[in-house]
Amino acid sequence: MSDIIQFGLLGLGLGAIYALLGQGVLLIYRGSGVVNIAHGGFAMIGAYLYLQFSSPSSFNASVPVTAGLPPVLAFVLAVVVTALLGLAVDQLVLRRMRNASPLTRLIATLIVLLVLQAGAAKIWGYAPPFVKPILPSSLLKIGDASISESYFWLLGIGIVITAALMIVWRYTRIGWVTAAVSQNERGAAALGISPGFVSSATWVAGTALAAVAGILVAPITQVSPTALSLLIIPVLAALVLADFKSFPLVLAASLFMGVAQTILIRFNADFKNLTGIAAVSDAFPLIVLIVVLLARGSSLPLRGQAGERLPLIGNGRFRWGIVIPLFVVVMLLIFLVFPTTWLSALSVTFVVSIILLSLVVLIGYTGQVSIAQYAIAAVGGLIGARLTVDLGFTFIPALIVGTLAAAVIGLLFALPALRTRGVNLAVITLAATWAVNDMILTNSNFSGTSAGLRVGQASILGLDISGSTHPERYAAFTLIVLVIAMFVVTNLRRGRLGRSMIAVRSNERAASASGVNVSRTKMISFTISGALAGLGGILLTYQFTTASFTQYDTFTSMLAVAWIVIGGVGFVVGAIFAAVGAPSALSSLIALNWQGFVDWLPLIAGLGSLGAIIFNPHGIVQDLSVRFGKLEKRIAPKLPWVRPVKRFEPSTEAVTPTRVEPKNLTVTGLSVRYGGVVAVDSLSFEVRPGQVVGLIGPNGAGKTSLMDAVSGFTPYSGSVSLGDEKIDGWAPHRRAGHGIVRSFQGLELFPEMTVLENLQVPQDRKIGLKALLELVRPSKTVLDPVTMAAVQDFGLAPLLHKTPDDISYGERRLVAIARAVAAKPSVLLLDEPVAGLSDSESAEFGRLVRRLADSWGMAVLVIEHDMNFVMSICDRITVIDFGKHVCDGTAGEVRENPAAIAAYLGDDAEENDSEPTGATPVVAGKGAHR
Ligand SMILES: Nc1ncnc2c1ncn2[C@@H]1O[C@H](COP(=O)(O)OP(=O)(O)OP(=O)(O)O)[C@@H](O)[C@H]1O
Repeated sequence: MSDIIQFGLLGLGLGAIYALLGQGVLLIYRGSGVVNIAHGGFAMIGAYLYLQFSSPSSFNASVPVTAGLPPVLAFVLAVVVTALLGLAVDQLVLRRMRNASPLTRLIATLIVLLVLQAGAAKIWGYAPPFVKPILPSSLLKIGDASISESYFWLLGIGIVITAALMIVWRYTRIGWVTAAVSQNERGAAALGISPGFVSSATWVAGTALAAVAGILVAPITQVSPTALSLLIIPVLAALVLADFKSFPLVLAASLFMGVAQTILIRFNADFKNLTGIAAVSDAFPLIVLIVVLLARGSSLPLRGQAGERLPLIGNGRFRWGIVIPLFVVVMLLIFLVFPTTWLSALSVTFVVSIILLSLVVLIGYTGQVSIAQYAIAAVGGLIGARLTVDLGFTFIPALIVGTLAAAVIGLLFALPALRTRGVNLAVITLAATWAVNDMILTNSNFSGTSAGLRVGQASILGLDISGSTHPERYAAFTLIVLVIAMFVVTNLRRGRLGRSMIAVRSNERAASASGVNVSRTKMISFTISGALAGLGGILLTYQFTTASFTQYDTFTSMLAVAWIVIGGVGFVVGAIFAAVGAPSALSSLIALNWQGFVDWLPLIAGLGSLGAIIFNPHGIVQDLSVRFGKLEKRIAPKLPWVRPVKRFEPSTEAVTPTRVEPKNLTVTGLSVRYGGVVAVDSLSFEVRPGQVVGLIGPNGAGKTSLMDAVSGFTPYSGSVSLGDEKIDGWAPHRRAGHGIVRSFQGLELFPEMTVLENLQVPQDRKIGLKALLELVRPSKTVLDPVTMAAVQDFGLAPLLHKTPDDISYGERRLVAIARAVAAKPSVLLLDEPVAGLSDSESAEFGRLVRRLADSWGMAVLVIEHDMNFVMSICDRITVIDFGKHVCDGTAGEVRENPAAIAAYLGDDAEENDSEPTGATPVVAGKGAHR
């Protein structure tokens, strides 16, 4: 028992360290919106600087700065220099990336961490120096337990700093100003507050706090370039537990994390004896993150959360005309020219490219940021190796089983992604990588002694292809596998699976409304990506006769994400560019030829990566592909073996709109509540096939909430039926599949896809065997008759190969409706379809909506503030206010209704009477089943 008390007390000290770091991360997050993964790196720099300034000059004679200063002066100087470094990172890196996606900014901090580590290693080396305790550290006896006084000092300092931050936050101008910026940057800017200044101030204060933490904990944790960096994982778990909300909550959550983790450390050895799994305490942050984020998360983002832009993606064309000649040339070089060292580096480059292709699928295509792909690759490799060592599997069976096992592990990683996304998902996968590394990969029970596992020589049908004996054969084999993997990933991009993935990445709500099963799509993406990572992991494992699993540490996993983002995470070729920088890959050849350069390499690579991500957040390949595209246009026609790309051209023969399956929409006693707000209060109505019903009411009346409920985006009470079927509890994509489809106020087109691809998404929603076959044999583009009729009816043929950014606002509105129509809805829900259009455009739009009801037989429910539009096209109109039914009737009846006039129409009704606009009034009830 006394040892548990002792571990618990030690945990308070560890928790205080987490709190000191966590408060800095929270400050920076509030002031700049950036989750600073590099925070532990700043703590490390602070500790080194303190040692540099305070220790005798023997500490590091190569650094020409004052040494041997009094401790207090050294402390202040170290904190100030670290804070200036923080300011520089804000000014030179993050300020320039204001418009980049949060993911790209997160990765920028990752690269900053790598630069700080590389810089520290260059200046101070890797050997941890002796650090004299700063805080009093005599042993105190508490009951049977004895514990160093320094832990209580740390706790006290943690509490004092938290209290100070709270006071500044609540009672000073700088606190209010930061709070204002953190809640609404634009609003704060409009009030004359400079978000740039606030961001810099919080970076200075946050990194100063990191330095304080680093200096205080250095005697406990040791100092080395990598020592403090990974503390960010439990710190982020504490911040997530505290919901990034307040300084006292962060303190409480940090203390909880520290105590729980330290008590778990007490049981590490027992657990290892029992299960073989080591360092179970390192899984604690992961468990906290999973439990908290899954409990809090939602399967679809809320209104207003969607729509963040990620790095650009390529068009997925596999250029045979380039790949085949290049393949032949590289094969000739492999067998005839390259020396062994080159061949080995080449094999690693090809294999790492395959692992990085898994990130192209996951981050590039699907927008799911996973830092765990290297860990999955390693586990795949380890499974293959154990199959060989324990069960005598030869290379190819081990390759197949290991790849499948990694696919399953990939699928497991999809589970958190079903309920959380973005930076949160990145943090979960980071914690998972750390846990997998400490518990399994570096655990000799599984991965063998330091000598590694002996897997023997890789061979295919008796032909020895081992990298140890025949490096040229192994390089050729890995090249063939890489080309196949690239072919599959490009096909994926162009096929229906890829379109669903890109739809999910670009806007989960809109994807779901188009009938895409978001959860299933994510699971498929994680599975394919796991398989690719596992395939790469096994190829690395079997390159030589002995495999070691130490090279997959958490930093390499982070680095892999950084490389691919710099290479171009949306591009298949980006994976190859990125792989060149991996350890033992082609860049390592530099080490052989320029020894003097090697020490500088990590730092130069880190700074180069920072430059690359600042100046092109879409990756090096994006820029190259634009240039290459222009060159290709000029040269390709002159090359006899390059066939011109055939673009899809829609049929010019008139397609008559097929009438959709007629189904009534019946809403009964529907209510929507957000906490205490009743947005929709027991509404009932019906929309029949061929009928256009308008839903009007003042701002905040509950119209969009009603549409969210009917389309499955918001929980509600009451009931919704489609035809004879009750659809309550159905997810949006299932409702869409059964014929109830909506458009959005903000259009929510998929910007990375062409208009054609946008229209294909709803018709792709059935993903079966055909979708998998497309991975090896892409199918031709076809538009089903309904989509084709929409293209003709809406005049979209000239726009099909343009992206939404390249067409006018009015055209985008047409595409949004056409995309909804392409899902063949029996019931179409339109949310403010003519907002922002001119009178003549909305009149034209009105005629089109009317055609959808009259000629296509759809039941249309339309929300709109433009009364000319509503009055001219609707068969019936329902007026609501404060979520309650006010009245309903035909346009004429509603116009005259005093309750409608009082609630919403006001003078507009009279204006509408006296001043008809360009809209062509359609006889209400035409074609309606009333
Ligand atoms: N996610 C939410 N959480 C809390 N309250 C919400 C949420 N979404 C909407 N509300 C509130 O519910 C009420 C109805 O909002 P809703 O957006 O449905 O109205 P609306 O009629 O569509 O308005 P508008 O015409 O401006 O689009 C408003 O008071 C709004 O503030």
